Amino acid sequence: MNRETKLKESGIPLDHLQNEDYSPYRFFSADEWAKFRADTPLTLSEDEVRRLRSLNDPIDLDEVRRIYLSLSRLLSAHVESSQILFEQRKRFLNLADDQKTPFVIGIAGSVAVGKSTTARVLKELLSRWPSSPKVDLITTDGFLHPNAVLQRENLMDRKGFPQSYNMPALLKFLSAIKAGQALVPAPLYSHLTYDVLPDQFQIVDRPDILIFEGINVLQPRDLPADGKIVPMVSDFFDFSIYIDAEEELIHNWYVKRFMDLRQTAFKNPQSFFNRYATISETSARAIAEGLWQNINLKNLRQNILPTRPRADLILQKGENHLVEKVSLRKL
Ligand SMILES: Nc1ncnc2c1ncn2[C@@H]1O[C@H](COP(=O)(O)OP(=O)(O)OP(=O)(O)O)[C@@H](O)[C@H]1O
Ligand SMILES: CC(C)(CO)[C@@H](O)C(=O)NCCC(=O)O
Repeated sequence: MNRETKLKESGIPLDHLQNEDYSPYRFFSADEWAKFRADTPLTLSEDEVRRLRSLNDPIDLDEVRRIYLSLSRLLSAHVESSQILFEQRKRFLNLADDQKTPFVIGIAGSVAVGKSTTARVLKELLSRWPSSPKVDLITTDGFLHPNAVLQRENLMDRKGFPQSYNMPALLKFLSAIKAGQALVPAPLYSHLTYDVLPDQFQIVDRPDILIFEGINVLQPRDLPADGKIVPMVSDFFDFSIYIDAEEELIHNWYVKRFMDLRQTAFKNPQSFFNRYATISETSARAIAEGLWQNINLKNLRQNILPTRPRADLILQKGENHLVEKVSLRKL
């Protein structure tokens, strides 16, 4: 009898994410998770609240206190242990001066699930810990092929799929970061022009932490046919987070964001979506539905959700983006 049949017959659920006894994860309700910050004097100062508000993110401050403070405390414990390990290795190897490399956190999840928002909040919270004053944030959007290339390759309706990224450039960037290099350029993407910004870069200069956010960060890659030795993105991560929610919720958030952008960014004549600012609401909604169904939902099912079990931590969101469950990998 094979293992799967045995498991079925024993009544053990095959979905390992659901049963703690057979899962590599521990599960916490939002309230249980919130308690993990209770024994530290971890509150938000007026100044921090102001800084978080100035990010213009809709995130609720109670939610920051409830979920993201505990998370930043856990991450900071990981950062501190890796710094101690680094010092011990330096002594072990008898090195006088070794280059400390950034602690890299990967954030994965669907389009519109809230990766950028979470990443910005974590950047603010993590930079207040003494061990990590300098936190940089990079999104994988900058590593998309330019529209000219996507058009030539007939990939415009596959933006965000694995083949739409310049993987060699992305891996070269992460290798340079993890090699401890100074002044590493990361290409930039504009959601306004819907394209990579030619010759514009964000320079990453040896931060304590690099947050690397994008739909594709936990994806494995095909083994090269020519036997070349190649890493995959997550090889460079010290910790990874997957932001999760029911398809239908993410769908609603995507369409809502699109409809909200019609009142703001799309009105800019430079916006790639400018034409959708003036069409009727019904037609605009149909466009958003089409983009979701034909591109982003397909990508979620085929290429993003299957990477969820690779994350160290999964944040499960419900209505209004409120986190309902936290799954943390057992060490
Ligand atoms: N914690 C939150 N509370 C309330 N609204 C949120 C929260 N997080 C994200 N949102 C809203 O949900 C939408 C998607 O969020 P965001 O742009 O951060 O997603 P994303 O995963 O980075 O998307 P993309 O991959 O398209 O860049 C936005 O309209 C954002 O304002
Ligand atoms: C740039 C990505 C792939 C990821 O952020 C996404 O925002 C996107 O543009 N998806 C393609 C379909 C769409 O326009 O929603």
